[in-house]
Amino acid sequence: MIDVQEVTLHHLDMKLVTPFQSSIETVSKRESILIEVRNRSGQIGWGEVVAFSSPWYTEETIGTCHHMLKSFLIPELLAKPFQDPEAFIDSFSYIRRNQMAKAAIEGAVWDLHAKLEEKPLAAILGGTAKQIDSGVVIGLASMEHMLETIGKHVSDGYKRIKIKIKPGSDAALLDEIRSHFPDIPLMADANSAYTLDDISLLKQLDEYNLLMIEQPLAHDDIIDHAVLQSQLKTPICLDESIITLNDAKKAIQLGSCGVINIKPGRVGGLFESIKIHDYCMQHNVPVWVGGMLETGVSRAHNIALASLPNFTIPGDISASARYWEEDIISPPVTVNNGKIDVPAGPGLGFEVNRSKLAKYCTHIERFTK
Ligand SMILES: O=C(O)CCC(=O)c1ccccc1C(=O)O
Ligand SMILES: [Mg+2]
Repeated sequence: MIDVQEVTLHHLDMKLVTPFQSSIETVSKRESILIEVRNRSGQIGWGEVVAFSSPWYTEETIGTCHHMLKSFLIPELLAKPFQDPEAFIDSFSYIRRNQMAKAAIEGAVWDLHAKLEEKPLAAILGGTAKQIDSGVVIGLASMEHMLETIGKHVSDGYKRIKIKIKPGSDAALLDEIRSHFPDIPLMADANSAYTLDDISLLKQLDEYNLLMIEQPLAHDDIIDHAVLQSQLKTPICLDESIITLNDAKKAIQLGSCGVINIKPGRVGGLFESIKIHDYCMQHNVPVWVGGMLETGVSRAHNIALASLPNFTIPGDISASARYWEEDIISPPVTVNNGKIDVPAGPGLGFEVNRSKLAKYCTHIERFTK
């Protein structure tokens, strides 16, 4: 029984170890909100708002999530006890979209639920893997910096390298990377930087033996992606375009992609993530877990999710040290020989370190029954 008595919002302001540049935005300062839910007997669950400060990736922001949590989602959670996380999800199913706000509070409820069941979150979600493969992302940078960073990550053991691309920083860059690293598992993410007018350029990218090309076209498109996929050998992976299970169904039926990147924040939570995972598995579409430059709390949720069987491609779940001088969880996430251990303890299997949390916390808000 989920009977939450108190919800605490911890507003954080952290700094990435290196600024992260995509085709649209450079992120260096990372605001987030950690959600702590507590039941009558003092058991705790943690969730994280992964929206950014501005609406460049999806339409949500830290501010819109805060509004949704305060005005709708937290009151819903405090209103009555729920049999399980699904019952809580049903209670706010009337709310349209706002996926990252929903995912954040749902994540906290899943952690609490797993702790009450005394099981690892991974097992509660249906995960079986004891370890997951780790991939890493390199933001847009000079050729020199990219080559050096790729070399470092390959020797660190990362199982897959993803680079960001945009018009003017694509084919020539990949050509140079392939001349130094002919065989590494490599892919490119455009964050919607192209249109069908660029089709001849995009077809050129077939030459570089990429695992996939992520979200080349508009963030809200699946039609043009189907046209592009029919002319490309390289599988397209959809990220921004997939917000719900229904989107995944339509994209697969249309042939818009061969792979889907699942981020719990983008699709409205772990429950919807599992539904997309299951549907993709039935349709032989491999999936992987994406990243949001998040703290250890959301990373821990992602690790649990990635232990499900159709996560056959290394995702964007890298070591804590890749993002933060110090993460706010103990122990931090570490990668050994390109693998991350799925924790065996109850719930997330990582503790939130209160003294580190206090260092990055700008303010706290508390809501009680
Ligand atoms: O390492 C990570 O956390 C993910 C890096 C990444 O590619 C990304 C980071 C922020 C927003 C969107 C994306 C993306 O997958 O498009
Ligand atoms: Mg992406």
